[in-house]
Amino acid sequence: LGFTNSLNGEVKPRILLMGLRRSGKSSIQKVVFHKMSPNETLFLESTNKICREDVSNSSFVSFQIWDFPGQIDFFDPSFDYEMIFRGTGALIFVIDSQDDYVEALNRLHLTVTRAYAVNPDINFEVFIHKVDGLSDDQKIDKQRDIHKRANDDQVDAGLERIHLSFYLTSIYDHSIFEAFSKVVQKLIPQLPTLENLLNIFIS
Ligand SMILES: Nc1nc2c(ncn2[C@@H]2O[C@H](COP(=O)(O)OP(=O)(O)OP(=O)(O)O)[C@@H](O)[C@H]2O)c(=O)[nH]1
Repeated sequence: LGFTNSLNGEVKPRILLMGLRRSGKSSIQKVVFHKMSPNETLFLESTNKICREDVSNSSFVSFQIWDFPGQIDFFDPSFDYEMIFRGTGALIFVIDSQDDYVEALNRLHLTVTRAYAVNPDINFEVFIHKVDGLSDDQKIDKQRDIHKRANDDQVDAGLERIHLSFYLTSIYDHSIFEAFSKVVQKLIPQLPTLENLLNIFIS
């Protein structure tokens, strides 16, 4: 159910970062978890293999991030995507909003369809990324357009029951932290309990 047991018996939700080449996956990981400054990401090399990383900020916020190389080939027999999706809690798909996103949307659709068939419990999170430089109106238009096209693709395939969540993100402001934090919060099993306790505490 998105949780993997590591050797010491700890349970860590797994988050996948996927999207086309140069969409910004490694930058997101570096800025959010390694305090890299946004300008430094200009010099990041392209990722050629899956990079796994454990994140543990506190005893109960801990998870694993897998950064994928731009294009993964679902038909490559050496790539066991079933095993990967089976142990995944959230799949973040990054779309470069400053680029033509037709191909990204095709890729999103293929990825979601494959992943859902293996594990319908995955949270599908779409980051409409690099929205710095867009006006508020342009952001809204972009989100509306991407949302509509993505949903049309799902409906055409008879898969409208798959829920996708959308976020407007940029590494140049707090939006990427906010979006990531929402993704992580959905995966923390203790959160409802913690909320209940806090509610009791303040009432
Ligand atoms: N303007 C802008 N540029 C960004 C943002 N995020 C990433 N970039 C730039 O996008 C380029 C590609 O970023 P990467 O993080 O290497 O992209 P990637 O998806 O990991 O690429 P691959 O490893 O090739 O799959 C870099 O030059 C980043 O500086 C953003 O929010 N805004």
